[in-house]
Amino acid sequence: MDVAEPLTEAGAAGLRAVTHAPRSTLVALDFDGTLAPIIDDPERAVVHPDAVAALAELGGLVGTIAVVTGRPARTAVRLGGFTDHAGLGSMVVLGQYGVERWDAATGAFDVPPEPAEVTAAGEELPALLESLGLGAARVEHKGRALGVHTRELEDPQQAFRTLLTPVQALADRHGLTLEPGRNVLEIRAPGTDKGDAVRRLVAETGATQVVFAGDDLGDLPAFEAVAALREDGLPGLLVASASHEEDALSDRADVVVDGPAGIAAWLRDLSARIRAAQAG
Ligand SMILES: O=P(O)(O)OC[C@H]1O[C@H](O[C@H]2O[C@H](CO)[C@@H](O)[C@H](O)[C@H]2O)[C@H](O)[C@@H](O)[C@@H]1O
Repeated sequence: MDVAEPLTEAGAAGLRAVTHAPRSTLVALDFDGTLAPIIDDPERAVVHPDAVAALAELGGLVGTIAVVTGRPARTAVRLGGFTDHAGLGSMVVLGQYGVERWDAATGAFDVPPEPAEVTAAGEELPALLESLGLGAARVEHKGRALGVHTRELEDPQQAFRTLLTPVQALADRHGLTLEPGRNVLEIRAPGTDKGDAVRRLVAETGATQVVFAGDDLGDLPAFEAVAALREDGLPGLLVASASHEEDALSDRADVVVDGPAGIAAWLRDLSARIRAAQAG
């Protein structure tokens, strides 16, 4: 597979900074659609096998590998298979848009309790779905959030459109945020997004350059955060995992690759470039 060169000068500068100083680089990635191929059943969406190996190789070269996801941290770690990889010994997983955390170094999870508003919205959700003739929609209970999935319904796009206004109203009634994604409407507790999560990681790790890879609308705040950091002088590189379902990130990305397989190839290429720079 050919590996894409950065399309922008800012991206090329970001890549040069990464290869020049890998040990002070933060590489942060989204989970679903970026590391894990999109499938019907969210419970079975495991990371692309090439991507785990590529992450582990890169983890031995850069300062920090982080996954920043809408998934609960425990789910991402389980589906990701991130334990037991030598190169991922200092990996961080930030779940639920940055509220939850897992550190590979300690194996510890930090998971705040489920907000009462999410519990209350979850109790109303089945009756709402039934009233719309969409009782068959899959509901993912994530603790701080509820995902209403339409992918497995007969007409996923139509069901998504039907749900949008009533689910937004449900979220509003409970002071929650609606986060639309790929055939999913997520009702979640407000207060943080992936942009906040990336900025926190940069500050915490002292990264002198940052890479972020994503595929969906929930990744836009992280793209915006990296763009803002670049304006402040911190080099960055934005990678879009493109799909026929969502292309909101492609126009803003420095590198566009074809789904999780493309991400895996790009991560391997990044490791090769770092090794080449180290060799002289
Ligand atoms: O932030 P992410 O890691 O991208 O998580 C976003 C949502 O991803 C999951 O849903 C998506 O992937 C499923 C499995 O491939 C797919 O069936 C679904 O249609 C996609 O929207 C996850 O289930 C959600 O909880 C995440 O918020």
